[in-house]
Amino acid sequence: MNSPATTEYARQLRALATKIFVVLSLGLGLEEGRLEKEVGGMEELLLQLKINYYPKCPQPELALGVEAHTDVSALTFILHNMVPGLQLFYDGQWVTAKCVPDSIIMHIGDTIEILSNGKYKSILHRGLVNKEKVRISWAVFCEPPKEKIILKPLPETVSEEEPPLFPPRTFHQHMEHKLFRKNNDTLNPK
Ligand SMILES: O=C(O)CCC(=O)C(=O)O
Ligand SMILES: [Fe+2]
Repeated sequence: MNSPATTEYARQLRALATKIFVVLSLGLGLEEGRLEKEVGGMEELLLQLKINYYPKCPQPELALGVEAHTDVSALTFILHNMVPGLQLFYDGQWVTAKCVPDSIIMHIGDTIEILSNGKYKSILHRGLVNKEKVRISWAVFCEPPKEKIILKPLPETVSEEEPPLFPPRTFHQHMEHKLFRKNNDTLNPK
């Protein structure tokens, strides 16, 4: 879909993602353009929209909405219809995200977790159905090019005390690895 509204939304999200990459780079003690460069540059960043529709359900505890997962993306932006349902696994328990008017939710995805050697966490989350109301969420996944870059911890995030936590992989390999729940050996064939 390429209506003027979606094109404008994509433009605004790209601008926001650019700023977030700056902040996250500085947070790692890197130059401000570094993470943007390491995810392959803004021109190559693919924005994928997924619409989640959660029908209302009298017994939410018996239903599966979106099962617990982490996003493979670099960043994910989420808008929703102000019905609670997004939960994050934080401090050993599921916490329901507050619905804050005029705000956008942003997740850090696996891509940034790998590049930062786990200093930024790709949070485990899930989507629950609601007892009384239909819930809709619009998730935009900002993804690096599938084959063009190798995802691995940046040298500056690695030290003797903090060895690399993730073997190198392309984004495509990372998606396959998650999809088929392969072990790390398949990412690093000897
Ligand atoms: O519905 C939500 O708020 C989250 C959905 C989600 O995590 C996803 O689509 O990856
Ligand atoms: Fe997600």
